[in-house]
Amino acid sequence: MQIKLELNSNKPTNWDRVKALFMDLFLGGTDSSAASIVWIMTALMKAPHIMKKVQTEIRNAVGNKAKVDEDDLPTLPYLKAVINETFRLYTPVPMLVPRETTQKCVLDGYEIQPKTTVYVNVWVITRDPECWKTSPEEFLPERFYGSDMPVKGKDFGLIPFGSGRRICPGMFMGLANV
Ligand code: HEM
Repeated sequence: MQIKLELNSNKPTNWDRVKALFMDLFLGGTDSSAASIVWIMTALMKAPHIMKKVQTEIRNAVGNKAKVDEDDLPTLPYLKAVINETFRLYTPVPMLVPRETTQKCVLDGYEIQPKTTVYVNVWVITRDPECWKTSPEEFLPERFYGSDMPVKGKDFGLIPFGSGRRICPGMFMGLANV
């Protein structure tokens, strides 16, 4: 680990940096996945008819097997729609990681000076009626059923893992966990 860090950086590595990295991974990797799962269960408990649909889909796909394997996931499009809809309505990291501008820029008519801290309010974006035309405040997994809208930072309407150079490095692990 230390060798890898030193090779990739011109700064000398020390234990503080290694500890900070592990803390980053630990905090980033536990709370966000846990929060996503809690919100999925909360949304399903509030909508028993949707819970029933997911249970039926899983039961039909996996039969009497005791647990769902990763290989079963492609056969569970409704479950995927439920996960995406939860990422939309109850986005786990609502303000992303703050950014600092490196140069002056104009955004939607607003002039932003260099070295300004900028927050991306994902919570508002994912409830914006201009982007989400059908009842944006409602939990409706059907809006994602059969849709190939990506959650991986390519469509700015839905960015539960952020986007760009600072996108969540644990995205695939997070998706697999959830
Ligand atoms: C469902 C699960 C997860 C969600 C929703 C999530 C979401 C996010 C978001 C929104 C960011 C900020 C990205 C940005 O500002 O553009 C982030 C950053 C980060 N995530 Fe995740 N994450 C998840 C799982 C994980 C896992 C499993 C790990 C590691 C094992 C992880 C490690 C990190 C780290 C280290 C950062 C900081 C990256 C940086 O500052 O450049 N995340 N995550």
